[in-house]
Amino acid sequence: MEVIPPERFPERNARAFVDFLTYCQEVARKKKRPQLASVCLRVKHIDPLAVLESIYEEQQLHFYLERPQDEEALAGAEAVVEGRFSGQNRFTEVREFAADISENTIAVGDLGASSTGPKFFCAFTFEEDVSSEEAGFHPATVFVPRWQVERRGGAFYAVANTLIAADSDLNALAARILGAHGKFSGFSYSSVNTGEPPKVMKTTEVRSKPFEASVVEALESIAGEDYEKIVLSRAIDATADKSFIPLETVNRLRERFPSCFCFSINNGEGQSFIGATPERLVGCRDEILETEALAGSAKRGSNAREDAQRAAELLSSDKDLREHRMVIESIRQRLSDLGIEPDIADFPQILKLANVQHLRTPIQARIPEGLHLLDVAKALHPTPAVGGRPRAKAVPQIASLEGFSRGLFAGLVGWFDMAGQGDLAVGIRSGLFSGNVARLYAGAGIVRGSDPDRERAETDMKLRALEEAIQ
Ligand SMILES: C=C(O[C@H]1C=CC=C(C(=O)O)[C@@H]1O)C(=O)O
Repeated sequence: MEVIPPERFPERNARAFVDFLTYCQEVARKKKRPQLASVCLRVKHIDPLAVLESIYEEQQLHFYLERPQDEEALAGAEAVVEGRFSGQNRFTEVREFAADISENTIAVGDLGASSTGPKFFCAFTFEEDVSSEEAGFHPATVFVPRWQVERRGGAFYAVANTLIAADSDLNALAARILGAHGKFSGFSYSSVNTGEPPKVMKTTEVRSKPFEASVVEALESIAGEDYEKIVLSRAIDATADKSFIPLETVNRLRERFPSCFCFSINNGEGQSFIGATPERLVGCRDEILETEALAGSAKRGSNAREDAQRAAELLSSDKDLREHRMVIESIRQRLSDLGIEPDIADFPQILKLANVQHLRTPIQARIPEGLHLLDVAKALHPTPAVGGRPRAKAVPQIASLEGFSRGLFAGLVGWFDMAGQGDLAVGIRSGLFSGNVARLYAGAGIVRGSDPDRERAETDMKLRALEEAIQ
């Protein structure tokens, strides 16, 4: 990406934008291909989720991700460039697609702070090959939005992206960029009342056999040493009396789960995948890579003593610690295969969410030169926190034990910028919304010593948070 220094375009008026676009057009002519022109301007306080809600159109791709406790949020919609990929090379193909766009991007504006400017939004389904009819999404989706708003701590930005070809009408495009920035710098949120919230009329479990029977079958395979761990999930279809409003559900989730990555991605055909996940597969900032092992769960207590007691039991539960260590070992091995020796905390911590507490071990490393966030994602996905161990033995058994396609559940949702910084969250505690049907998912890790009833109770507890947020 070429960044134009602000002193070359000190003004923010139509004339300056036309000059910038004229430069982009000259480059487009020279290189004989369109250039992505990106204008990033600092704006006043803005809430990316509320902006998205205000201008939401179900026939447009959109993306939103926020971890409220970090005071970082971003949203964008309408693809300027987009790619869809499938198969085992999907991560590499997304990386190559993005590298090609980055080489043909010219950005201007308030780009001083780390990670401001145009971004790629992306989502990867759990399975590398799944039909988009079944999953709602392709195995890999990546796009750069036409507009993007962003919060980074106390600063807020609006980014307008447009493609400039040799014959583009620059005056019209400059007016459009100016208009978009004018709109975001004094944004007026829609005040349309969405009326009574939808009411869930029925819920149906989506599976071919009872969850407990699948757990028993998995325990037999574990006893027979076919594999050590497998994560099995449930899906339930909640049908309402009218269409769900997924972005309102996301808002409820972000209020309740401020330490989670809250997200929404719309496929441009009226289906949205949303959720609030505590798990980050990989984040990259300033050459530091962050990942984590998250596995092992317990209920929250109803008072401080009971809560602490449950945390203490979780920290000394042989079954949960084994389940957790398998995730650490797998991540360590896969990072080491990439030439990365990570710093892994000696002991798991307790991560407390509103409805559940988990064992969590933070993992950090310096990212070697030339290695992209997507290379790390390709190596790590799926970790045994959502797949199994050994991966090659356990993961192929998941589909038949669960009886449905996971789609984006336990897949990845996130963003990366043109310098390779970004975040990919694991799409758990989530649901796929299509009109008045919401398919909600929750899973649990099965190892030797797992009890089918307790695993069901764990998935019930995880599902309840979503069921409460949808209506
Ligand atoms: C697969 C899920 O959770 C994973 C992440 C944290 C704890 C887990 C567990 O204790 O089983 C799971 O491995 C889910 O919530 O759907």
